[in-house]
Parts: sequence; C-alpha cells; structure tokens
Amino acid sequence: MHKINEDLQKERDKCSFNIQDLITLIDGGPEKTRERKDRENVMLSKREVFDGVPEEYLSHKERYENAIRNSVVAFSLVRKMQEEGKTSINNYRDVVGGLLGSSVLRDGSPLGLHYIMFMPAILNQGNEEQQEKWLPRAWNCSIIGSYAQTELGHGTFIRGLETTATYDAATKQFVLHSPTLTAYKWWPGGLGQTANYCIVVAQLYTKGQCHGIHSFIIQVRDEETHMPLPGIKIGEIGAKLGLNAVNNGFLGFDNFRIPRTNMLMKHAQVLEDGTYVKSRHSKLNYGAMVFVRVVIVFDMVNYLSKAVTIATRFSAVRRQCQLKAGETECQILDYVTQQHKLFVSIAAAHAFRITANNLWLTFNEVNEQLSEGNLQRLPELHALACCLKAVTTADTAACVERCRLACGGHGYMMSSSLPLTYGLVTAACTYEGENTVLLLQTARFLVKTYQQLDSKALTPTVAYFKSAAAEKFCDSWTNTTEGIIRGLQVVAMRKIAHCVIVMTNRVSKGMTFEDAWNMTSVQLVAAAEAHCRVIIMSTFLEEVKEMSRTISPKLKEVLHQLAELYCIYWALEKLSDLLLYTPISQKEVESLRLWYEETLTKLRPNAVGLVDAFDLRDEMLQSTLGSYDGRVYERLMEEAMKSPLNAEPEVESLRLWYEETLTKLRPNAVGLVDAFDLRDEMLQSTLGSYDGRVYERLMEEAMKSPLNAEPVNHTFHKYLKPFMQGKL
Ligand SMILES: CCCCCCCCCCCCCCCCCCCCCCCCCC(=O)SCCNC(=O)CCNC(=O)[C@H](O)C(C)(C)COP(=O)(O)OP(=O)(O)OC[C@H]1O[C@@H](n2cnc3c(N)ncnc32)[C@H](O)[C@@H]1OP(=O)(O)O
Ligand SMILES: Cc1cc2nc3c(=O)[nH]c(=O)nc-3n(C[C@H](O)[C@H](O)[C@H](O)COP(=O)(O)OP(=O)(O)OC[C@H]3O[C@@H](n4cnc5c(N)ncnc54)[C@H](O)[C@@H]3O)c2cc1C
Repeated sequence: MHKINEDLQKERDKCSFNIQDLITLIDGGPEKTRERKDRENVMLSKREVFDGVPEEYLSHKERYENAIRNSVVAFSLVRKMQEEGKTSINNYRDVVGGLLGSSVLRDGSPLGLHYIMFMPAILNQGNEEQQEKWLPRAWNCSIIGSYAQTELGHGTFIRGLETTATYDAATKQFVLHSPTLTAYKWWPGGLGQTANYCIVVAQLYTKGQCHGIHSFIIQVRDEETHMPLPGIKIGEIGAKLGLNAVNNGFLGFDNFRIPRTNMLMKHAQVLEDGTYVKSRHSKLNYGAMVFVRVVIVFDMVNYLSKAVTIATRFSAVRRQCQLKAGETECQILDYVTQQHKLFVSIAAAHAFRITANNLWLTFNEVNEQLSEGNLQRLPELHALACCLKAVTTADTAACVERCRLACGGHGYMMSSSLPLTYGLVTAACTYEGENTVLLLQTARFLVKTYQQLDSKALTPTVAYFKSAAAEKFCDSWTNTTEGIIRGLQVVAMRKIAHCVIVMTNRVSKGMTFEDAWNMTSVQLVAAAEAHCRVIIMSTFLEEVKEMSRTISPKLKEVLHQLAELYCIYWALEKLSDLLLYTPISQKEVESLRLWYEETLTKLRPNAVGLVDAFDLRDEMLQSTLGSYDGRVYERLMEEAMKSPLNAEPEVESLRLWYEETLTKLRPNAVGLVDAFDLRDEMLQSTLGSYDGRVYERLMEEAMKSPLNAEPVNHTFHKYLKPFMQGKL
C-alpha cells in the first residue's frame, strides 16, 4: 500500500460523518455490503487476467479478442457463484449490473446482451414451455444470445420494421426474410462474432395478413462449429465512439426457416393452422424494453459515482493558482466554481439511486398486476420508465463530461477513465429508445392525464397535477426544498396545460392533430422533462426524510445538504420556467443563489468522504486520477510508460529519463519499498519485482507491444521514410 497523499488524508480526517455508515446505507444494509464485497473479491481474484496491455493500444480485432477473454473469465465467475448459490435471479441485477458497470469489463462486453436482453425477453415474452426449454441453456451459457430489433432503416419506429416472418402452415414453420438492405438488423450487441442465438423482432404474416411485430428466437450459428447457418448473413458493424468491446452486429435473412414454436408466445400466438390469437394488449411485447430502461437507470448510478469519485479525489490532490497572493497554491477543490462542477453529481448519484430503487419497486408491482391480468398501470410504468431513462442518461452524460472537464488536461487522458466512461453513458442516450422519442412518449401520457384531470382518479406519479392546478397551490413563493418542489410541480403541470392549449388552438385553426403535435413537440419534450425532475426530486427528498429517522445526526445533516443542493441547483437551472409560472421574485432568486453557494461551502469538507462512500475500489475505477491513495502524477507517468510507442528506440530519451530517476532514488529505494511488503503478484510491475530483474522485465514487456511484432513498424517504410525523402 502506498502512502496516502497528504491532502487526501486531511480531507478524510475532517469528514464529519462515518463513511462506513453511508456505505451501508447506499448498499441497503450491512448484509448487502458484505455480499457486494464478496462478489468484488471473487471478480478481482482473477485480476491478472484482466490487466493486460491498455486497451487503447490494441487493434480492433485484438480488442474484441481481449473482450471475449475477459468476459468469459468474468461470466464464468458469475456462473460459479450461481452454482454455489451466491447469485439467483433475485440479485442478478446487482451482479450483472455491477460487472458491466465495473472496470473488469470497462468498455462493455460481447456477452452483455445475453444477460440484459436475451434472457429477459424470453422471460417476458416466452410461454412456460418456451421458458423451460430455453432459459436453463441460456442461464448456464450453453447458448449465447443477442436481441435483434433495430434495422439499418428503422430503430425508433419499430412498427416500421421490414424483416418478415411468414407462417407456412404446411411445414409448421416461419420463414424469416430481409427483403431490402434497410431490413438488415443493425446494432445487436454480441451478434457480430459471438452469439449463436438471437431474439429477432419481425413483422408477422399468417394467412396472408400482417399482424405487426412479434419476437422469435432464432439460431444463427452452428452450436459446434460456430459457422453462420445457411440463409443467415451476419457480421460486425465496425468501430464506434465507445462500447467497442460489445461486438455489435448486423444480420440478414434469406428465406430462413424456423419451427412455429420459436415464436415467443406468452402474449400472442400462432396456432398450427396459422390462426392468429391476439395479445391482451398490443404493447405487452415491448416488456423487455421497459425492463432494460429500468436497469439503465441503475447503470447510470454506477457510472456517475465512478466519474465523480475520480474528479473529486483529483480535485483534492491537484493544486493550482493562489486564492490569495503569497499563499501556497490551493487545492482546486477550494474553488467554488469547481465545487459547482462536482457536487451536483454527487447529489445526482444519490437522487438517481433512490429513484431507481423506487422505479424497480413500481416495475415489479406492475408486472405482478400484469400477471394477474390487470393492465391498468402499464401506461404509467411506460411513461415513468421512458422519462427516467431519458433524463438520467442525459444528466449522467452531462455530469461525466463536466467531471472530465473539471480534471483539466489530465481528464482528457484515456488513463483517467473519464473518456471511456463518457463513451459508455452517451450511448445510453440513444440505445433502448432515443431520449427525445422517449420524452415524447411520456408527454403523450401527460397530455392524456391532463385532459382527463376532472374525470379520472390520477395514478400516483401524476397525482400532483390536480393539486398543482388548484389556484392557491403556489400563490406565494418559499425558499425551502418543499417550496421548490411545489414550484416545479406547477411548472410541469402548466407546461403540459400550455401544450394542450397550443395544440387545441392549432387544431381549431385547421391543422391536423399530428401536425399540431409535431409543431408543439419542443415544448412537449420540455414538459416531460419538467415532470421527470419533479419525480426525481420529490422521491429523493421524501426518502432522505424517511431515512433521517434511522441514521446518525451527522449523516442526516450531510444527506439533507445534498438533497437541498440538488433542488436548488435545478431550481436555478430552470429559473426561466419558475419566473414564468410561479410568483418567485427577484429577491427570492437572489437569496436562492446565496443559499446554493452556502450549501456548496457546507458540503466542501465532506466532499472526499462522500465519494469514498461510493466505495469503488481502485481496480474498478481504473483511473490514474481517482485512486484512493491520490498518487495522481506517479500513475500518470507509469501509464504513459505503457504506451507501446515508448518501447520503440526513437524515444530512448524517455527511457533514459526514467532510468535517471531510478538512479536518483537508488540509495534508499530498496529498503523503503521493501518495507511496503507488497508481493510481486500484487505489484505486477516490470520495475518493482522482488528479484530486481528490471531491465529484463522491461524488455520482455516491451516485446509484448503489438508494434514490436515487426522489427521496424511498417508505417516507417510506407509513410515516414518517403516523407523524409521528400517523396510523399
Ligand atoms: C431465468 C433467467 C432470467 C434472467 C434474467 C436476467 C436479468 C439480468 C439483468 C441484468 C441487468 C444488468 C444491468 C446492466 C445495466 C444495463 C447496461 C446496458 C448496457 C448496454 C446495453 C445496450 C442495450 C441496447 C439494446 C437496444 O437498444 S434494443 C432496441 C431498443 N429499441 C427501442 O427502444 C425502440 C424505441 N421505440 C419504441 O419503443 C417504440 O417504437 C415507441 C417509440 C414507444 C413507439 O411505439 P409504437 O408502437 O409506434 O407506439 P405509439 O403509436 O407511439 O403508441 C401507442 C401506444 O402504445 C403505448 N406504448 C408504447 N410503448 C409502450 C410500452 N413499452 N409499454 C406500454 N405501452 C407502450 C403508448 O404510450 C401509446 O399509448 P396510448 O397513448 O395509445 O394510450
Ligand atoms: C451502443 C448501442 C447499442 C445498441 N444495441 C442494440 C441492440 O442490442 N439491439 C437492438 O435492436 N438495437 C440496439 N441499438 C439500437 C438502438 O436501440 C437505436 O439506435 C435507438 O433505438 C434509436 O433509434 P435510431 O438509431 O433509429 O435513431 P432515429 O430514430 O433515426 O433517431 C435519429 C433522430 O431522429 C429523431 N426522431 C426519430 N423519431 C422521432 C419522432 N417520432 N419524433 C421526434 N424525433 C424523432 C430522434 O430524436 C433523433 O434525433 C443500439 C444502439 C447503440 C447506439
């Protein structure tokens, strides 16, 4: 263990609450903390497998091969935990979510979709027989699945998918076909080279009639040889902004036949003679998407906690400029602008976790009701999952980017882990329903709710519409968290009300409803976002109040400060709305700003303690800037030395510099570091092994660089030499 950076240690010393208490609270109890730590120990026990050449130096092909190797190791550990009874379907969300959100699979996994969508889709859409047939094989990974819905031509508009599944009653088979290039499936994770099965969403035709999209389970590769089956055209879609380990694929069918029983038939069926039996609700087949939208909210908590841990620890270590002339350079965490960049992310991580837990409960309740044939709350669940997925992914992407910027130039280094994290979270703004589209789904529900305000008992998440519509609900402004929520409830309700008025006017002037909707859609998206912010903020506040009864006064104090900060931050962000729809005055806005600044100051001493309480181990953070000991600069240099280019002879000077540094340290170096008592397997260092074979190990490691596979890199002959000879 290295000595902790002095500044970081001081931060920890001044933390006002017990960090372990907050860790336990976040995990949901001491038992859960223990279980999580056990899982992490198992995962990280194979660390040597995961610690290779940094991924950014690998070729596309090598990255895939690396991802497969790491995923197989990681998921075989999950399987082992399954066998030992340490995981079950009940805690799978934590297990798989923790794994994908952790550094072990830091750029996603080609096996992710198998867990996240393939199995849930069978569970959600398969009848009992189908579940019995497919789930055990999927559960133990003897088949690997993907989820192929999106096509080259259509992702959002799934009713417009072109792939057809035509029932042939004579053979009791479906014929899968991709009639055009745009019908090719495009994006499915793991489909490129990894999966041998796949859920495919296609237009169902039987007895000459189209019945809309349905899901089919389809074998795409031979189970023994892994060769694509005849009639299947399959491959990988190429490099992306992020998630480059996911092996996203394309898939086309040339009159490919599957048995009738491979249509997932929990909700709708095709009988042997081709008779179509309708589902109770046409959108029940969309259940797997709702499930994934719910788990994405949890996933955002992982990434946000990770990014803000890195940026906050770095900000405590980093010193830059002087606050007052003549003073020593101050920690950048002391700048209030820096606190403004970071603290809302800490608060948001708590707000999202609490909201995700609530959403999970609602999801399970509604599914329970669905299984009893009660569909009443399905629209509410859909509207809720849509807006929470959209707002939490967009906010997380913005917060991660802010954390990256808060680390200055070093945040731009891949070794900070922040660029990779941004790549992961920004993808979530698009997949599983593009965010604008999802907010419009929520808006559709809100408009309907508003139109039925008088006639209908409102479901819990929109119950505030009625009170907010009452005249006296917000006739004066109070600068309290309750006052802010009340104000934002009025904003959300009034925005929807305004959209309804605008659309009604447009229709009365002769516009079609669809055109009026489209013309008003910017406002509709804003209204849905406002509603979602009310949900997140009120859930956060209520839960903090609720937990206050059982936690220590110190912890209560800091959680209240976070909840306050979160509310004030968003009140100030949405000031124009508040000014438009509530009686807030200039004076009250000014005092809101003071309150915000004072809350930042109150949180400042606990900043490091708060991110420590996310309890993310260094091996999971995998960041030069965010490790627990704060050895930022040493790690940056160590990581730089891993660049394959630094192993080439042209940069001998860098190596010499390194050797000189070693020489300077020499007189006391060995005794000092021996006293840290770190075993070679823990050090994993070319330079630091107990036997001192430094140069041999450096050379051995350098020879592992892909660039060293040829004596001179081929670009030298192709580009550099002709360039130097003036021929290029
Ligand atoms: C035993 C083992 C068990 C194992 C279990 C294991 C569990 C293991 C768990 C492991 C967990 C691990 C966690 C890891 C973290 C995650 C990491 C992620 C990593 C990365 C993954 C990346 C994955 C990414 C994957 C993907 O990306 S996969 C592709 C996703 N693609 C989309 O998401 C398309 C979006 N587009 C649409 O969703 C539709 O197109 C559209 C816009 C709605 C219009 O739909 P349309 O049919 O046109 O409907 P409308 O006409 O607009 O509406 C008509 C009416 O229907 C209503 N309604 C529309 N919907 C719905 C709906 N749902 N439900 C109810 N109603 C609905 C609407 O309210 C309206 O109601 P009304 O107003 O009439 O009353
Ligand atoms: C990393 C990643 C992984 C993925 N994994 C999978 C997978 O495993 N399986 C799978 O099937 N798919 C997967 N997808 C596809 C993903 O689900 C789609 O990309 C997503 O649903 C968005 O659809 P689209 O790409 O067609 O976007 P488009 O719908 O073409 O969106 C483009 C623009 O059009 C706008 N727009 C579209 N429709 C409307 C509308 N009605 N009103 C207003 N604006 C509109 C959008 O807001 C957006 O600005 C993945 C995508 C990504 C990025």
